[in-house]
Amino acid sequence: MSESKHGERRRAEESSTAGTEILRTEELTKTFGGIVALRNVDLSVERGELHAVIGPNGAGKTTLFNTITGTLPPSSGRVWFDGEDVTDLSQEERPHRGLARSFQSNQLFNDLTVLENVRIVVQTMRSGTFALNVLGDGRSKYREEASDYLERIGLDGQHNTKTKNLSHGDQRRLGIAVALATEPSVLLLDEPTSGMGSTETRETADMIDELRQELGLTILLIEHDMDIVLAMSDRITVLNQGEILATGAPDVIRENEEVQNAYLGGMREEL
Ligand SMILES: Nc1ncnc2c1ncn2[C@@H]1O[C@H](COP(=O)(O)OP(=O)(O)OP(=O)(O)O)[C@@H](O)[C@H]1O
Repeated sequence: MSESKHGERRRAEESSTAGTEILRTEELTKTFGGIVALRNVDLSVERGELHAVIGPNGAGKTTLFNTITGTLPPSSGRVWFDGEDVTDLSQEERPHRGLARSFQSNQLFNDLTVLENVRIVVQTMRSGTFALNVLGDGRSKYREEASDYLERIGLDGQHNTKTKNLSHGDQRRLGIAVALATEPSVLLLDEPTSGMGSTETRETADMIDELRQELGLTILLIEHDMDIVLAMSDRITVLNQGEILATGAPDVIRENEEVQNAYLGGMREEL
């Protein structure tokens, strides 16, 4: 399986600095009118770790992702990525720095094939800007690279399928492949297994684990399935009402009384 030079270099740098902080939020706050969705959130993500963000509905998980990726500006506070303050960078610029999130289905070209969706992003990233002629200019080197990403996420049999005809689960996987095509150092995954049955959930979790190991990725994950979170994570941050309640290894989080109290009912039992 081929890899771009850019990707090889980035990953070589990462393996030599594993364990150091790559992403940090500093007193990150986001309000919507009177609602405080995030309050002074200090999150620290280490290079190479799989760091899960959990919390009850409305805890602020998606808002945290949106402010880290630049989808929403924070009301106050900073976002640091790889030693640089990226708070004021646009969401289009952040993937060029190595910070990406999986694409949602409404961000994919639904009338184009699976391969073309990935190829367009490969080509756009390698050439610097998105140009309309990218749509019709599928040079083979870009198609080959796109094909590698599809193989990694198990969609290699679907190159010529129109995206709108993919199953829900395969669209989510394609969203991950498109994000991988930006060659991220840090990949944010917002509920990658939502809407999947138990077998597909397990397969997706295994695939994420493999990607992480093979590509040396750092992953920040929002996931409601507690079995997956406890099995996969190096560390877990628990958000509750916009604030960090605890951060720690799965065993520590499982035993934390405050965390258990925040998860009323079924979630409490799952923990
Ligand atoms: N665009 C918005 N406008 C107004 N309020 C918002 C907006 N986005 C989020 N909120 C509010 O901010 C709070 C945090 O929401 P957020 O979606 O970040 O939580 P979450 O932990 O991702 O929840 P869930 O698990 O249900 O997806 C909630 O009270 C939500 O209603």
